[in-house]
Amino acid sequence: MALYSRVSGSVGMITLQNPPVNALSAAVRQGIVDMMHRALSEPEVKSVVICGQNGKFCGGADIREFGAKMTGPPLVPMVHLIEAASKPVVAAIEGIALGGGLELALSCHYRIAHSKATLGFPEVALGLLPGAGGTQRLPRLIGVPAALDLITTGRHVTAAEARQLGIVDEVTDLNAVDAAVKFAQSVTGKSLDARRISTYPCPRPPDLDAIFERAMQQVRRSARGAIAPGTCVQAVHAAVTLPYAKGMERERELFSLLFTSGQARALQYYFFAQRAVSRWSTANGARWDTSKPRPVRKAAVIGLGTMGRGITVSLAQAGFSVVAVETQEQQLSEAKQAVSGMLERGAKRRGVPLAHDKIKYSCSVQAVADVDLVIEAVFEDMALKKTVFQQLSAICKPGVLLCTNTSGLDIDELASQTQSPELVVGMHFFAPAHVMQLLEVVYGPRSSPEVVATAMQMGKKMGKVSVAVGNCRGFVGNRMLKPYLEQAFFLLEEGATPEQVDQVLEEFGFAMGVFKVSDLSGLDVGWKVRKSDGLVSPASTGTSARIRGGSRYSPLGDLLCERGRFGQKTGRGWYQYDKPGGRVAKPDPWLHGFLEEYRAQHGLVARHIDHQEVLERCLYALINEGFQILQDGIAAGPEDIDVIYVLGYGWPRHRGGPMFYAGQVGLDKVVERLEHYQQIHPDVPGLQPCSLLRKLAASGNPAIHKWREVIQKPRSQL
Ligand SMILES: CCCCCCC/C=C/C(=O)SCCNC(=O)CCNC(=O)[C@H](O)C(C)(C)COP(=O)(O)OP(=O)(O)OC[C@H]1O[C@@H](n2cnc3c(N)ncnc32)[C@H](O)[C@@H]1OP(=O)(O)O
Repeated sequence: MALYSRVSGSVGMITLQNPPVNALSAAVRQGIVDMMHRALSEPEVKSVVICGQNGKFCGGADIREFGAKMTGPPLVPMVHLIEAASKPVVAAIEGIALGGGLELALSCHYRIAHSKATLGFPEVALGLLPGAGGTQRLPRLIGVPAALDLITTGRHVTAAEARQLGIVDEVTDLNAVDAAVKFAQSVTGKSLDARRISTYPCPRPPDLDAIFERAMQQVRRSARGAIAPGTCVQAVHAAVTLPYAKGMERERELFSLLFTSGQARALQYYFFAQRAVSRWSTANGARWDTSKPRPVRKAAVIGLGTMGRGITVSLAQAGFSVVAVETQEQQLSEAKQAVSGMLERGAKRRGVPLAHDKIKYSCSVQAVADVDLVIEAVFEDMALKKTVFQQLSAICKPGVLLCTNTSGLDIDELASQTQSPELVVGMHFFAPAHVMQLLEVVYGPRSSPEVVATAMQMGKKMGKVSVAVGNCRGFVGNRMLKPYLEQAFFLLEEGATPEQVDQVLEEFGFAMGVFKVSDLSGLDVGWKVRKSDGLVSPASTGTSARIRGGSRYSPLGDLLCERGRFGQKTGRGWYQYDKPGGRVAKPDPWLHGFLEEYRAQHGLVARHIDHQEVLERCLYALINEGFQILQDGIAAGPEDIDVIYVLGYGWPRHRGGPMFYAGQVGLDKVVERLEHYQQIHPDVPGLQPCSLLRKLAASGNPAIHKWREVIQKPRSQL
């Protein structure tokens, strides 16, 4: 709702009240309309100030209302009512003015912002455009190029930048509401003719066509199939080419197109999913709201390879004191240099103070004796990690949290090397660790709730989105990757090329196809794991070459590694590169010949494989594993899996995540297609729909937020 008060006798004050961000719910919109009428009708009131309760102007339309039937006054007539007012209306912007909140501010005649406020049109990230006149007013106010930038990227600007761009009239370090009241008094009685943005002509730069052409190219390059950015460009184009009223009609048409698209629903689902994962629970009943994190001031990182360096940077940038340990002198000095460079680049890019002094380097594990938490990031080898955990358990002070950055090894096995297994937890960072936003916090059967809470909180402090997952081979992300990769290999055996598979996945919206990712991360990584699992066999022909444990197995990756083709680092992998370390993947005729030879050797006849089969086999196998993970209680809900896939594995955000996507396709359809492929490939167990997926499909494809009711509730064992 909105509160009305009178300040200094002549200023009508409308205060938005809808915690936590004063979103424009039906009640708030109704309140604004009613209070505007009141302010305009009271003769003593000469001017109006609109502000938000609790230091937040407004976070925009209430996203929770998007899925429901529209009630209350619509936003567009509301902003027109404000702009048309005969008394000056001043927006007092504290905290945030985002989306519909900024549109509300743009309908006011003046805008006063606090210096710490941020402003922006983030609708594009929700699959929408600023549909309450934002696409028509902003270019009129700040010009086409700047408006295109803000609307198509959704980036937030500081009050200072907003002032520079001309979005706000004044910035204050003092109380913005008081400043707005004073300002409102000072403009009482002044003509408002020049203050109504909708009446401004839209500036028309001479190179208009080139500007829009460039903007379209830019969004096509980065959108990966998302339709909102391009639609935003079209809406701004309407502002320059049409009179205001017609531009508003065009804005409404384009908004409706986006609003009813599956992409907007997926992005809005994802918005809440990313917030929902912080309300974690574990399979044995520990929960975010009953588990208290322990204080951590000083942390240590053991092992300063690529991951350890990134983790060190993340910790230092988050303000933790860090002891960075690498036992090899040479490696230590290289790491020191690399970390310094990363910190300097980070400080330059983000304008934050340098964090060099937060880090102490050492080549002795003894240096971690007084820290509160250790993150082990040594080579991915169980024997080595066990030794490190034994050492840490002996050296560290009592009560220290011991965390491992393993990407898939058994947390419980590591915990059993220590005197306090309840203090052990996985913190699985993604490379590059100082950049990637995702952190899988992996609890073992013995990890204490406080330890999970501490790791989750540490992740948050490092600016990560932390997702709590259970302990199993590969956890959530890498476990689901296995059947996906497996299908991609099988498709090559059956006649596809890496380029074909990658193209289908990239058209779907993945940042990179599976084979390009494999070349980037190094084929040898998986090879080492398969070798230690006893899967890599010397037999190169005969049926046994393609069977392991009674199931189909493709040795293609192993064969490439045997030939030294490790991907980008060696200049050859599934693709060829101009040099070792090269980044531009080119189809490799050698690889095509190799695949032909391989098929001939194994009696496989290449067939035409269409787009649909590539997509369904790769994605549905991955999705099926996701349902198995839910069934096993490794992830608490589908949101956890979706956030992991979007943030860690390049799944297109506008498709919500694999579990959301499955729901959109229809769970019955996913089951039907998996069964179809299983009949053709009975030796691939991953194509057998798991029982939870079948159960949900049979119960009529319920909405994703209802899945948890079907998934068995964990019983508290605490
Ligand atoms: C013809 C029809 C015309 C209709 C035109 C409509 C045009 C307008 C469209 C819009 O305005 S769309 C919304 C635009 N606004 C946003 O996208 C802002 C989204 N929110 C954020 O970016 C952040 O939440 C924040 C505001 C920067 C605050 O961040 P912070 O990290 O401090 O807190 P969070 O954990 O993110 O959020 C706290 C809490 O608030 C909920 N929430 C935030 N924004 C909204 C919102 N706009 N509507 C509803 N709820 C919102 C958020 O979900 C959190 O709650 P929980 O999920 O944790 O319960």
